[in-house]
Amino acid sequence: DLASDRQALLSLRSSVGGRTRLWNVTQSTPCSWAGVGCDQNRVAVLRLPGVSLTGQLPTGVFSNLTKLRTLSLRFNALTGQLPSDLVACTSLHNLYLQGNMFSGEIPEFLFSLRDLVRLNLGENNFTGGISPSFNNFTRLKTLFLENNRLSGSIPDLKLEKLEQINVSNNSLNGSIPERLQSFESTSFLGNSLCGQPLDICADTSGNGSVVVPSTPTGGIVDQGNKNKLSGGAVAGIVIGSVLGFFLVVLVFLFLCRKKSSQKSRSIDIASIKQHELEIQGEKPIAEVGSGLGAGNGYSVAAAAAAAMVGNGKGSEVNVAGAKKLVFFDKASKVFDLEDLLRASAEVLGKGTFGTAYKAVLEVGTVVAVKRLKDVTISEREFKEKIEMVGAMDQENLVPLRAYYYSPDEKLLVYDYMPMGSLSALLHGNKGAGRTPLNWEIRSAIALGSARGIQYLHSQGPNISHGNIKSSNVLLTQSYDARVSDFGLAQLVGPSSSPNRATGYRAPEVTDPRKVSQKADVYSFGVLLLELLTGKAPTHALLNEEGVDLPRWVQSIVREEWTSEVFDLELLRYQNVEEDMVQLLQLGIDCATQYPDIRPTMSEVTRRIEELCCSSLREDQDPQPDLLDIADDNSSR
Ligand SMILES: Nc1ncnc2c1ncn2[C@@H]1O[C@H](COP(=O)(O)OP(=O)(O)OP(=O)(O)O)[C@@H](O)[C@H]1O
Repeated sequence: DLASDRQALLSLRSSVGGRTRLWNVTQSTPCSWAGVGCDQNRVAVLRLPGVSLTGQLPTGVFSNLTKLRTLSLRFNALTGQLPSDLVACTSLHNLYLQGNMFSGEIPEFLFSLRDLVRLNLGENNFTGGISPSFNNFTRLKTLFLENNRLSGSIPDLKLEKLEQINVSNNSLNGSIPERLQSFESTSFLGNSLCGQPLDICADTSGNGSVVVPSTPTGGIVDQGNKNKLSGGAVAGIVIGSVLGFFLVVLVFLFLCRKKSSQKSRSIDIASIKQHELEIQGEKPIAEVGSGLGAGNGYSVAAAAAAAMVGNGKGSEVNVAGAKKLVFFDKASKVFDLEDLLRASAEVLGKGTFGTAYKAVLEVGTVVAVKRLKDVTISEREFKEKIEMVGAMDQENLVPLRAYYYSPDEKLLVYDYMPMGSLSALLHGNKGAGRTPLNWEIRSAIALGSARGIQYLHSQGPNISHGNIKSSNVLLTQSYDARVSDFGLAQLVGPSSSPNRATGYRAPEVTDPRKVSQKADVYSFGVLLLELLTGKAPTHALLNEEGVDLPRWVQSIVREEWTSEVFDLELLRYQNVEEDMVQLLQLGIDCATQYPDIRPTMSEVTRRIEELCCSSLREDQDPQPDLLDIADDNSSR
């Protein structure tokens, strides 16, 4: 019953410690303790992420918490093996233990928790193999085992509901089971694995290495049988396979040529121009967010060709023939201009500097392409400046992979960020089905973007971003923040002054092209306030009151109603209110009127790092479990 649940929580606290403010036990019912959630008068949820729990989880605690559905102890410093009485938690749906120092093999008793839907054991020190018993988890949707020391091969997992898997950065070997081949390569990197979606499996035991194309049944050539084949048979097979392979390639190339020449002939330039005109009147793309669906598809070639034809010069063939895509990093040169021009594309939105497209290349690579407008500087100057942008290399910046320059067309190729912009995430899709943005995600985004800007500033005292705003903070699949659009203001001429950043622009910036690092700090401060309040700096309510976001926040804080300013979605995390208030104060400090008293970006980063959470440690990428909450909600 609840009394024994309470007792169990208290003994958990006394054995693994944690912050002293963990639970004010004068409240007799544990249901109101931070991180504890009840259902039908039993503890059903226990979430203690990043509260410095240390030592081994004791046995005898979980045998009492029999109604637990969600257990999240991620990003603590827990060690040793998992307690065996966890088996008593037969209702467990979500188990998040990532970012600790658990060790030993993944215990066999875990596999009796057959209701598990989300399991995250990533970033620990687990050893041993991945047991075939994972197949017991028939309801499993998420399986994260990355950054451990797991070895051996991946068993043939028949988890029909599986939506996410990550076993990257372990010591696994062998081929990737067929059923898992549809997942992205990032799920498997950092091991000695082969087969789709990674490189095909190679057999290196013969004379020299022979590459064996992966067959529909998958897997590596059976070592045992192969040794019994005679030299002649092996030679025959090799020659046969090589000839066959070339034949297939020839037929494929022939078909591709035919198809692409048909495709480029069928471009309907008029409809593209029409489409471009239509999107000109569109609302800020930030609000559209990921809602850009199918149906907008047309090719980048078409767009480029439209520009060329419109100018009465050249043709698509000319574009491809005369110039090349210039890559900054040779290793990332996995496609060329022709591939890009053939890609199917959809409009992501129009910004200050041009239109952004999502382009899906025929090989499946997805990139974001920006067509710059109003570039008035010379080619030499453009190249000099763009080389500087391309050389910026930091994990919190959206990497610029390549560019294309011709008198009529300037294209920039970036990594595509699948989760869209922070702006879309905060302000788009407010209805049902929206994923709540919890504190962990928001604070990680704050830190990530601060680090990106700090890196830019570290490149020189005169280097600044100039256009910090939530639509220029993009998110990776795992909601890591990446700052985009840096260095572009210098590329375009005076004709297109980025005037759209209303609400983010520091008061001293009267000419929008005259930016400074302190002005970036101001914009970043506004972004922090936006992140915490959930209000866009251009919010109608604020405009009605005739104030900007920093002044609105300040007025509320002065009245000591601080908790009123926070986004409602954040208020369910009451145990972190202190941290939230501190981040709010940092936002206010950054967005102060006088540039001289604003902190520097490195100070800002340091303050966010100090502020909270072991989950934000320098050496650990946060892995927010968004689904943690989504799943709870859906099961109520
Ligand atoms: N690399 C990318 N990956 C995914 N989406 C992107 C990428 N770059 C841009 N976008 C999307 O395209 C939209 C338009 O981007 P763009 O940068 O052209 O304009 P903006 O950010 O709205 O304004 P500004 O040009 O002033 O920065 C953005 O809202 C963003 O969501």
